[in-house]
Amino acid sequence: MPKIVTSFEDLDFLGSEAVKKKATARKVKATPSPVALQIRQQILNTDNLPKNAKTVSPKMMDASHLSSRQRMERNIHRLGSKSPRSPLKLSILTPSVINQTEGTALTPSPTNSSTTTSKLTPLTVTQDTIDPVKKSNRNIATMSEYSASTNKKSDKRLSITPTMNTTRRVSKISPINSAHGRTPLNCVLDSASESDGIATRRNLDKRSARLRYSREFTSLIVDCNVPSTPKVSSPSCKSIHAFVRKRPMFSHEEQRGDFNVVSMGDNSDVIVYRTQMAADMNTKIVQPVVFNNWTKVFDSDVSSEQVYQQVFFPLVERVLSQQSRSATLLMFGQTGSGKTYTMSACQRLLGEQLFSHVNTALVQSLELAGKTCRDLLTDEEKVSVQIQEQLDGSVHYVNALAVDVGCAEDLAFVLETAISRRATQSTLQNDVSSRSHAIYQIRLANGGLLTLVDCAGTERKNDSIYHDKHRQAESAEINASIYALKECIRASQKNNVHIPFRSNLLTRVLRESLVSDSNALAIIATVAPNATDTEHTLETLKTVSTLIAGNIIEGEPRKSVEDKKVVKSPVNVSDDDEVVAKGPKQWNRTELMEWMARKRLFRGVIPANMDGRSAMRMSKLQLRSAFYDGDANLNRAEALYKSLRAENDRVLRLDMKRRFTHQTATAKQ
Ligand SMILES: Nc1ncnc2c1ncn2[C@@H]1O[C@H](COP(=O)(O)OP(=O)(O)OP(=O)(O)O)[C@@H](O)[C@H]1O
Repeated sequence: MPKIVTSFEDLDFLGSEAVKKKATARKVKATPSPVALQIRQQILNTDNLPKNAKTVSPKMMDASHLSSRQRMERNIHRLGSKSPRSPLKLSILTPSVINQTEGTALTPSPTNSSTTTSKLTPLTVTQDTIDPVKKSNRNIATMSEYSASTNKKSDKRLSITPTMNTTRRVSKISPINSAHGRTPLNCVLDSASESDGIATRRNLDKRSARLRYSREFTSLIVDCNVPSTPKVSSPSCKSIHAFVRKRPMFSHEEQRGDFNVVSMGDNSDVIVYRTQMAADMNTKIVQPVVFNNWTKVFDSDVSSEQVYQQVFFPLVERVLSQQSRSATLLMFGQTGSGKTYTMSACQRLLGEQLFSHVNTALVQSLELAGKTCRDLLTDEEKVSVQIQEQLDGSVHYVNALAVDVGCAEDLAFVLETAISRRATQSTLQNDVSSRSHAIYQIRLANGGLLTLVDCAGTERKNDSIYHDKHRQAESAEINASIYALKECIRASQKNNVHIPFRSNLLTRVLRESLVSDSNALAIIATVAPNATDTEHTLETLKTVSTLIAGNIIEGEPRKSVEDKKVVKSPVNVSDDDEVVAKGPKQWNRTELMEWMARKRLFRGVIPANMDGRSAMRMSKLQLRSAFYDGDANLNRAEALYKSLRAENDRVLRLDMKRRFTHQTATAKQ
């Protein structure tokens, strides 16, 4: 809360409170600071000041609502840009304005949650058709019961949207977690030095370097030799069908300079171009990494319908014709790579396929977050679902609702409701990232089981360093469950006697789908195309590759050569020295006058004995009396004082750079 000034006496807090305190401690008379005096002067000169006007320092207003990290970033900006602090301006704010300003800063942006309404047909399901499913003693709701309760609750949800939004679909746009709000430290410092006309070599992190040298990297990618890989058929992955889907590049990614590093090769290979800087922070390196043995790969222009047709359609057909007892579709990939996007489309298309063959199905949906399992088909948040493994290998969910659906629209409605209840969070990669695993199970009257798993987005350690403790623990849980899933799939593929299903909630729930001999499992690895996500993409593909015993072949790295030429070319140090290595301290009187006129700092004749060195030695007050006739305003003298030092620093940095280049060139020769 910014402090509000109501009288001139209160003005002391703006500048002289600290001085006063210090002075009292030392028992000397306190004098108001120049800033406070300046503001008092401005107020006295203000004609239109309303009687009870509240005044507040904009500096304090600006900083009051910022978090410590935001303040730090702001200071880094100031430091990096080397710009003088903007002079303190007086603003007159009424309390309502102050409240409004605070409100804007603190109010979270509204979420874009959409609410689905659907016209539902009451279902006519005969007892016989669902009997085999009902045998397992579940809480079964007919579709009309469910839709009635959900509609009532959705209406309620609509009317209390703000509460639901803040508790369930959290999409805070915090500058720390938002990819667009956060500015990498190295970038700031680097661009600052460039604005001074100096291209200094600094340690850039991988992502910043990729954005900065995107053009160089892209041309290297074009010239890269990709190793050819023969298609291998792996006998070990008997029933896993692995696919890769690449999402398109977003316009905001292109705008920030990101570029495509994922391409789909012949033989259903995926090529990821790993781009990095060499240790000298100058040479650019591109290395192609090829992943093979995929069932099929989908480029960014392939539609979700085509993906469904080639991935899940044949598996569902097998279950419908009872060739397989169960079919599982697992979406796996980094956060923001398109898992939920693909899953939603698959769910929609599944209904159409399913209900052209059957009349009824039982739907259950669970959310696994950490160590808790929640039913996504009910609104009751606190009821946790117990998982019970039956002797016959099936899994029973205590406290979970099963909804009996009879047409594609109903299935879509139930699944959409479940998706909308899933907990989401704003992460660095995705503004509405799913922080839980969502499981959708559809049991058919013929005993078949269809399972769709939308895994929580994986995050690498670097992405989560800005999360709070809770979010870091959440990310660790997600990674642990994915590891457990991987281990179980691997063990079941090898026909191991012991499969560690009990190690994690996710594997306990999926036990029935994974253990079944006639289960067909399809995994879609979703990847983002952009260079800044290269490590995520490699990690996703490696993880799935180990399950299908795919090969990972690293190609020859290709290095940039143009920068080496620059280093090898002879540098004429002495010539350049003459031109630029002359700072203010070496200027004679004429040079000082010319520079000041060019910078519009002073036009006129300066004292006869004045040169650059003597000007550099002068304080602001001395400069004021020497150049500006003791002008009451110190601003011009201050500007001259700072400009002289900035010029001196600039020349010093240029000089250092020249020496470094010269030394490197001499060493190479
Ligand atoms: N193939 C695609 N075509 C067009 N847009 C896509 C595609 N894949 C993903 N998107 C868009 O990318 C954004 C992120 O996708 P989505 O929410 O599905 O990611 P996710 O992998 O589920 O993330 P998380 O794991 O964090 O939930 C969405 O806005 C989605 O519309």
